[in-house]
Amino acid sequence: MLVGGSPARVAFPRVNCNYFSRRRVHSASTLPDVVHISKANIYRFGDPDGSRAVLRDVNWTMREGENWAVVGSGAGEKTVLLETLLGNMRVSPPPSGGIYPFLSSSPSPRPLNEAIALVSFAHRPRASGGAFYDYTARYGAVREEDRVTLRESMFPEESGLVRDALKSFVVNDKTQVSYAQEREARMERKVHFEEWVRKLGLDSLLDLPLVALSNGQTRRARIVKALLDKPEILLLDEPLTGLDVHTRPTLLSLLHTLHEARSPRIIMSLRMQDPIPEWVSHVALVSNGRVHAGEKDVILKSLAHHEAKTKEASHLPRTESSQPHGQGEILVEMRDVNVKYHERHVLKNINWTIRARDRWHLQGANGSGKTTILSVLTGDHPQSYTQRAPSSLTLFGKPRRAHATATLRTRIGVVSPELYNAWPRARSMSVWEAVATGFDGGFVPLGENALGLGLSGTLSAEERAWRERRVWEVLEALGPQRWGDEVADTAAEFAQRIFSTLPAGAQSVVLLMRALVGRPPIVLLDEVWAGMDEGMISASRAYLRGGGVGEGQAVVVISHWEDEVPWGKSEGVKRYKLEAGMGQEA
Ligand SMILES: Nc1ncnc2c1ncn2[C@@H]1O[C@H](COP(=O)(O)OP(=O)(O)OP(=O)(O)O)[C@@H](O)[C@H]1O
Repeated sequence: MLVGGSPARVAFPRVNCNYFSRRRVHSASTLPDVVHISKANIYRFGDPDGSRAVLRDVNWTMREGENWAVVGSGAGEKTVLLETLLGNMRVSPPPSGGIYPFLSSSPSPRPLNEAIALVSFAHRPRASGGAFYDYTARYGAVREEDRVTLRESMFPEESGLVRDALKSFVVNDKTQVSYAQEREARMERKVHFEEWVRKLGLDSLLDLPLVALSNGQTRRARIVKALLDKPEILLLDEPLTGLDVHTRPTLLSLLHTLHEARSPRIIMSLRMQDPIPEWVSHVALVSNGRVHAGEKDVILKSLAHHEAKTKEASHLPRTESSQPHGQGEILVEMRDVNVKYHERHVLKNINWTIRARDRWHLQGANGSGKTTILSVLTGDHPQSYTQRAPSSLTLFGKPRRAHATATLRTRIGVVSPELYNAWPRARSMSVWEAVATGFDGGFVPLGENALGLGLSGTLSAEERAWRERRVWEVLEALGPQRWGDEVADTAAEFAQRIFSTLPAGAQSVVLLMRALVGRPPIVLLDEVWAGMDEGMISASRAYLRGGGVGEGQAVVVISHWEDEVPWGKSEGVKRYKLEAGMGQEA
């Protein structure tokens, strides 16, 4: 589970380099602790139930020179610990020297919000309130407000606006000195910037608009941006999520190098299923409201029992209904499909046929075109309409332009980071309503009991009864009582919860329910497990394998981890691999 296992899970080598070599490196024993929390409970600020601790009896000391990872199965609990380190939670009793003893002994202490930075790789909702953020805008012409390039976003002070503001400066000796210092600091930033973007494979993307970057590219860019601000501690929440196999060791090696030079110190959180890099010496394991902190080997030993349980859950017996056999009808046929943005040729002559009953694992490095190919398949991409002979795109037996997008949404169930982030988080939308939008593929509850209106605008009594039954089925099969919690909502209680108030993992499960509820002919599962904890993942895997997708449905799973695909090769999973815009069955 934690180290080794699949071929992708490797131990990462130790590397030594001297970033920011001007910093003095003291002997660890003479330095104050980096983090110190002693016998404290952690509470949310403003929680109406102020007596309820989110984490209890936390005892955690991180000494200078130690390399820590925060590990846990629930995205929520790990994030609580990182939020505590950011100063966003109440620590009771507060540590006498502050959470960061090393900061208070610094000759020029910086405010906490400058000294500590967090980059979260977990999902990031972009929709505000009830509005739906249109993620498909990225595929069309880039809007004026989205034109900021990756380079400009890194150095906003060099944009025209800031330069003009500088003209009004009254120049005196003091400002000349600070201007020289500023220039030196800026040059130093540039040197590091160039090195980091090269190492993380971002150098060829610097002049692209930010919105054009893929998920993995965006995540790497956010780390570079955070490093440029030179925090004392950089907290990384799930940095391996969504990163391709080749980038993971490079990123981890860079983080190790920076941490060794304390510039900045790195504390990262990892999911249970992520490999723990070899150079991590200590682990804070967050589980069931407790933090078990100590040397890596000791903590990992205590996890052995837990690991056995996880393996058991993820190696569920095959069921007849999960094994596709025979060739189904053709649902999607791509012949020499191309997607281009000016001179950037993102998909090149793609040939791919998806049939009913198929189970596909779509693979490819960050930026290889996976999201783009899916947006062509769902008809969201404007270039899905413009394939001209010899190129063609046929969906459900007809050319793309013969389908209304609304019809395609009823026939393709989607889970993706884009959808998660764009999902409208209206205060009033219940879990039931969110799930039921899946029948018509919309984003707003419609019709009696929110069961939708169907394509004709009304539902027959029979259709309504089937829809109602299906909502209950997915709520029962994927709901909290299947997640292994001792005290969990029943399906009926969960149905009434307000979607926007659920923790991230539970929201992901609800969006999975939404994708499956209408039993669409095609199901697309892009980073489906993101944010879910182990109980949720095993419930979802069990459901998918045990009839949650029927024989006639086709499924495409997009993941950088082979073992995240719910089916194995022996169960007929095929691989379609994208490489530099070209695709082939692997
Ligand atoms: N509007 C655009 N203009 C130029 N290039 C674009 C545009 N939109 C996307 N791209 C480029 O298309 C490529 C494919 O992006 P896509 O999001 O499909 O990758 P991906 O395989 O899904 O990556 P990830 O694993 O990181 O999610 C990327 O290199 C991206 O920079």
